[in-house]
Amino acid sequence: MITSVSIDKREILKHYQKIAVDTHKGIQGHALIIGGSYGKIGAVCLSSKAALKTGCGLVTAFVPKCGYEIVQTFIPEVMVLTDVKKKCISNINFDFKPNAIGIGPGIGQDELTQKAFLKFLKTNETPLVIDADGLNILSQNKTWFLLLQPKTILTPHPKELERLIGKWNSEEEKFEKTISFSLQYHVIVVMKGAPTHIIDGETVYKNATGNPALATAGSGDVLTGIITSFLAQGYESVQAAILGVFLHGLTADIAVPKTGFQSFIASDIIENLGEAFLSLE
Ligand SMILES: NC(=O)C1=CN([C@@H]2O[C@H](COP(=O)(O)OP(=O)(O)OC[C@H]3O[C@@H](n4cnc5c(N)ncnc54)[C@H](OP(=O)(O)O)[C@@H]3O)[C@@H](O)[C@H]2O)[C@@H](O)CC1
Ligand SMILES: Nc1ncnc2c1ncn2[C@@H]1O[C@H](COP(=O)(O)OP(=O)(O)O)[C@@H](O)[C@H]1O
Ligand SMILES: [Mg+2]
Repeated sequence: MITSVSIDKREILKHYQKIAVDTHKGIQGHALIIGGSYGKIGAVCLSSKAALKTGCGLVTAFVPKCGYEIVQTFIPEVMVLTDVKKKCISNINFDFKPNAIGIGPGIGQDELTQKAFLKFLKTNETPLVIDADGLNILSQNKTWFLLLQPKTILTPHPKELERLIGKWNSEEEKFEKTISFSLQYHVIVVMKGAPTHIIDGETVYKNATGNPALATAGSGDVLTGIITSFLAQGYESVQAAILGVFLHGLTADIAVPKTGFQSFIASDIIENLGEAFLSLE
């Protein structure tokens, strides 16, 4: 039986964790963001910065070599690891244990990257968010769905969702297909849109925040960083997704009276996270 839940402030406050006075960066979670390719390193910059700006203690970005100076310069607080290849990721290799991983923003679909992604999925046991080209690679290799750990979070926009589950003929059918997909592979699907819905098996959460200002490049990349950050901080997968989607939308609601719809860009989501958090206190 399908359960529908509205995500509003009251629902958020049921699970929202305040920061402990004696916390330190070592226990605030270490997020790893894997992505980027030549011309799309910005996606990782945005994800990584968003992860730090949502309370994660440490953030490492894994990018192709061409991304090294870009990420270091854009956000010096983020640590950077690089692939052996210059323009795309070919072998995902890191020597620490992150608390959560976000993979896909700007990663591209090069054959080498697809192979690296498969190798990663075969061994990964860390809580995971998959977005953007990570989803597109999965859609091209549907047998890999079976490699996903339970509670993996997928964050498709409508086109990425269609590539994952196939076309639908009505809104009702879109939900039926997404729920079946979530049940079959035990994954959480963040169906991005206006509004965004989060599907966790037969439970459908409908978000109440956000507006068309979010229809701007990199807005989803920021969301990936935020959700990965909450996963790294120890939130249950579905709670990380819900809190992430709610705060992401709230930043746009807070900012629009100052920016208007048109001048709002993905970096403004990150800029307004502080006010969004304060509104929960
Ligand atoms: N600065 C950077 O480095 C940035 C890097 N980025 C990276 O680029 C990579 C490609 O990602 P992408 O999403 O741009 O391409 P893609 O998957 O082909 O989807 C585009 C098509 O999908 C559709 N569509 C989308 N939204 C929809 C909606 N709400 N409602 C309905 N339809 C919707 C729409 O299709 P149409 O309607 O035109 O048929 C549109 O043409 C990815 O790795 C990403 O991380 C970007 O994040 C940008 C900033
Ligand atoms: N009209 C809208 N109203 C509310 N939210 C929107 C609207 N358009 C886009 N969004 C949100 O913006 C984000 C766009 O994500 P995505 O398409 O992946 O962007 P990108 O790949 O450029 O980072 C999603 O969270 C989506 O819900
Ligand atoms: Mg996207």
